[in-house]
This record gives sequence, structure tokens and C-alpha cells, in this order.
Amino acid sequence: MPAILVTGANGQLGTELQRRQWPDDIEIVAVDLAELDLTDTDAIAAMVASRPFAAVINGAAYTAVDKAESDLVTAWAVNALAPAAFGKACAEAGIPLVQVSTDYVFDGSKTGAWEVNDPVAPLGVYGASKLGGELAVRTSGARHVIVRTAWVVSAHGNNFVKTMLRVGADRDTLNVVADQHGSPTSAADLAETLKTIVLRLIRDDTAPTGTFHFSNAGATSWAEFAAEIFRQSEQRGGPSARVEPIPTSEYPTPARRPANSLLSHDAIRAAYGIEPRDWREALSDILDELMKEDA
Ligand SMILES: NC(=O)C1=CN([C@@H]2O[C@H](COP(=O)(O)OP(=O)(O)OC[C@H]3O[C@@H](n4cnc5c(N)ncnc54)[C@H](OP(=O)(O)O)[C@@H]3O)[C@@H](O)[C@H]2O)C=CC1
Ligand SMILES: Cc1cn([C@H]2C[C@H](O)[C@@H](COP(=O)(O)OP(=O)(O)O[C@H]3O[C@@H](C)C(=O)[C@@H](O)[C@H]3O)O2)c(=O)[nH]c1=O
Ligand SMILES: [Mg+2]
Repeated sequence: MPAILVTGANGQLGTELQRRQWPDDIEIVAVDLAELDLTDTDAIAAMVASRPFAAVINGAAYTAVDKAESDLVTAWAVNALAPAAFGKACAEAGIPLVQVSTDYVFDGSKTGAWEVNDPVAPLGVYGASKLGGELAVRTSGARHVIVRTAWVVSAHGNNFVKTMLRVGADRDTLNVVADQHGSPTSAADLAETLKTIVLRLIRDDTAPTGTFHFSNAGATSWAEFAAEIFRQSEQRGGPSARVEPIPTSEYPTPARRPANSLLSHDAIRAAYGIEPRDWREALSDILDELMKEDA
């Protein structure tokens, strides 16, 4: 049975990839740190060669954006050197690699949505290390797809939705930055997109390769996002708080973040016919799942 190796098994994306309905003839082999430490490039090579995998989805990453500023050796090992090792191993095995990247490769200076070939200029260590991963995969010789995504949220793991609900339960008002714009992404919707892509890559030698953007549709700011989270939470009898929109200058963090990281879907629509749904609708599914768990 063809098997797909998935890293980041316990992360948001890895969790949702394992929850997809896969074809009966496909097996998902999902590994996390305990099974495969991505800072060990020899272990990556050995894992990819351990059985005849049909493809690899590298969903693991060092995602602590602020911590990465002072922990850059680990961030670069996981986000750049590991993708390089996967690229080399996949090229040797003759199998496709799906690498996940981020809106934080952009500096945020553009007005409007970022296209896949727009110039990259990361503002911090996380974005720079993820860009390193992109470049390594692109030059590895492996047949590959790189999907940049943004603001990933789900009912599992660490993310903005869960942070807002947790903090909002204890406070009347929350200060949230209103001058950083982008597009939230449901990890489930991202997983469904990666499923479509990886199955095409496995079954069709002429499937589109290269770099694509996927997020949910619609632009927002973190402050508007927070307000919508509380609006939808309150509707379900969950925690709510008032959102006070603030400028980034009033929320100092170790890492700089892009002012606009909205991603254009033109490339993924043209190549794969994928049309993302609105982020509010995706958020509604996540809150349904979270509130069901609370009940
Ligand atoms: N989260 C977001 O907002 C965004 C994410 N992305 C990208 O999407 C992808 C998926 O992100 P997401 O699911 O949210 O990330 P998570 O932070 O939820 O999960 C990351 C996973 O990577 C694993 N990991 C970290 N270090 C290592 C290591 N040394 N060896 C093995 N595994 C390791 C973690 O394991 P453990 O749990 O054991 O630490 C965790 O399971 C990543 O490539 C990320 O860069 C892109 C844009 C936005
Ligand atoms: C908790 C909190 C955050 N913020 C701000 C900080 C930041 O600018 C923004 C979002 O906070 P986060 O900690 O979720 O941000 P961050 O960790 O930067 O999220 C990023 O993660 C990486 C992995 C990515 O690839 C990006 O696409 C993006 O999702 O909101 C507030 O203004 N008030 C608050 O109370
Ligand atoms: Mg964070």
C-alpha cells in the first residue's frame, strides 16, 4: 500500500492531515519529535529510505516566532536544514516532497495580496529560516510543491483562536494589534488542500509543481479577527471580551511581523482549481468543535 510520510504529527496541520478521509489504498505514516527529530539530518535520510514511501509532507516546523529570535540555531536546523535533508532524500528516492512555508517570508510592504513570485524579505529569524527551507527544497532536485500559508488556527494545538478564548475568559478588554493585516487559515482546510495536491503528485507525473499560496479567503487584522472570535464565541455561550484595537508600537515583541501578509490565491486556483472559503466560515467550524469539546 502506498504510504505518505507526514511530519509534525502532533501539530495543528499534522493533526488535521491524520483526520482527513484518505483513499483506501493510501496509508498515512505520521511522525513527531519522538519518532523523528528533525535536527538530526541523518535520521531524516534513514526515515525516508526506510520503506518505499510514495511522498513526504513536511508539516513540522519551529513555529515560535518570538523565541526563534534568540534560538536561531534550532530554528534554522528545523526550518531550513531539515527541509534540505528531506529534499535530498526525496530526490534520491524519486518521490515528491510537499513543503509548507509562511506569509512571514514577506516584509509586508505591498498593498494588496502577495503573489507567489513577489520578492521575499523576511523581517525575523522564523521567516528567514522558513525561506531557507524553501530555497533548499527548490534546489534539491526533488519534485516538489511549496505551499505558503498564514495565521493557521484550529481546535488543537497553540494558536490565536485558543489564546483569545483563554485570555478573554479572564478579562473584560483585550488589546490587539489592528495594523497587521492578513488572512487566517483553518488547519483543516489547509490539510484538505495538501491532500488534493499530494494525491495529484503521486498519481500524475505532470501535476503542477512549484510554489503556491493557500489561506482562507478575505483580509482582516488581528484585532478584527479577535473581535470575530468573541462574536462567534458569545453566540455559542462561550467566553467573550471587548477588543481594543492598538498599533503594533503598543505591543512590543522580539520579532517584527509584516504589516500586510495577505496571500493571493491566483496560482493555486490556476494550477489546482482550489478556491478557499471565507475565513469567518472556517472559524465557525473551529468554534463548533471547541464548544462541543467543552460541553
Ligand atoms: N501556525 C501558523 O500560524 C503557521 C504555520 N505555518 C507553517 O505551517 C506548518 C504547520 O504549522 P502548525 O501545524 O501550525 O505548527 P505547530 O506548531 O502546531 O506544529 C509544529 C510541529 O512540528 C514539530 N516539531 C518542532 N520541532 C521539531 C523537531 N526538532 N523534530 C520533529 N518535530 C518537530 C512539533 O513537535 P512538538 O509538538 O513535539 O514540539 C509540532 O508537532 C509549518 O511548516 C509552519 O511553519 C505557516 C504559516 C502560519
Ligand atoms: C496574544 C496577543 C497577540 N497580539 C498580537 C501579536 C501578533 O502581532 C498577533 C498574532 O499573535 P500570534 O502570537 O498568534 O502571532 P504569530 O505567532 O506571529 O503568528 C504567526 O505564526 C507563524 C508560525 C506564522 O507562520 C504566521 O503566519 C503567523 O500565524 O497578535 C496582540 O496584539 N494581543 C494579544 O493579546
Ligand atoms: Mg504564536
